[in-house]
Amino acid sequence: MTLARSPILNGSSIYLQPKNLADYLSNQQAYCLFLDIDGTLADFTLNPKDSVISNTTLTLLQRIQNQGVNIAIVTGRSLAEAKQMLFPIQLPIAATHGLEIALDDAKNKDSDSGGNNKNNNIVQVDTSELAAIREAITQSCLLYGDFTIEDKPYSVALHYRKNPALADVAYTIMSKALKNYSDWILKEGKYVWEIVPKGTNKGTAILTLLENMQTGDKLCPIFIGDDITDEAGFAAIQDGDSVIENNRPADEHQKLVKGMGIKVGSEPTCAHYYVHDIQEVTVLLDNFLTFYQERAPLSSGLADTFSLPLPKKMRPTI
Ligand SMILES: O=P(O)(O)OC[C@H]1O[C@H](O[C@H]2O[C@H](CO)[C@@H](O)[C@H](O)[C@H]2O)[C@H](O)[C@@H](O)[C@@H]1O
Repeated sequence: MTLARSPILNGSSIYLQPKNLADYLSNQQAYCLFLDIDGTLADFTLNPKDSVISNTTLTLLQRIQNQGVNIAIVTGRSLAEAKQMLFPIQLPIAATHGLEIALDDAKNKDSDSGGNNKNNNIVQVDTSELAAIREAITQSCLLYGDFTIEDKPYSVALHYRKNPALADVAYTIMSKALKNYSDWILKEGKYVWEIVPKGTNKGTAILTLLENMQTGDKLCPIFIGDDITDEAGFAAIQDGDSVIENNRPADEHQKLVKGMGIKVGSEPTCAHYYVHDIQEVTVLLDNFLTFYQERAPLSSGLADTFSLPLPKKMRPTI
């Protein structure tokens, strides 16, 4: 039997049967979860304002957190929107692609005295430049009815999901709006182009959050995401890429990688693993919860390296 592989991927991602996630985890290792929102925890909608994270998923996140597992959100959404979508759960959040970071209050030594999460803006944002960029985009969109402009406190996004044929027009409008502003870059997402300040991405965001989570045992990060912007996150936690080889015999190797990247969807990715859709993410999270519920508490000091074993049982292609 062989591990399932998608023929349309870059040849190295392994399909992870979501109900078998526990086979890839070690009882001797402490894990932490980094989760993207749109396309991972929330299904896509035409208007970003209509997106929700289901109660089932929110409950799962809460139950995983109750097991003592560190979970953080890494999203392109603004901090305010991410908090609203996660309510009533409170988690550390890296928002606007890593630009806004709200650390876990309990662990944040610099937390303000009001008991609120300390919010860090990682880079300086020139709000007058942002206003000018927004205005240029708004003017260029006047001729078109199918665009949605999403204003965020520190970025602006142009969505063309309502009419995918406008992809090139959207790119042209955004490139033009960006032309005179060297401190800003264009980020591509699913049916969206977004102008954001230079200087952060999901990879840097995850490493910042991870550093804040670390206490005793080394944590092995698992990052689940679906979009182009998530690739920087996968790369950041998968330093040991070259160690991973095709179809090794079970139990023969312990892959010494820093973490586990799981892509949602079958587009090209640098993530080592993938699942098909957000329904499978729910199953993954459920399986992760069961793994934590069933295993004995970690003895301190056992996990002094990051280690992700290959699954004990090889799974057939589905
Ligand atoms: O990093 P994420 O949490 O995945 O956020 C990325 C972007 O997600 C949102 O846009 C996407 O979802 C919308 C709602 O389903 C959809 O209409 C759009 O086509 C998608 O690109 C959000 O609106 C953006 O601000 C985020 O950057």
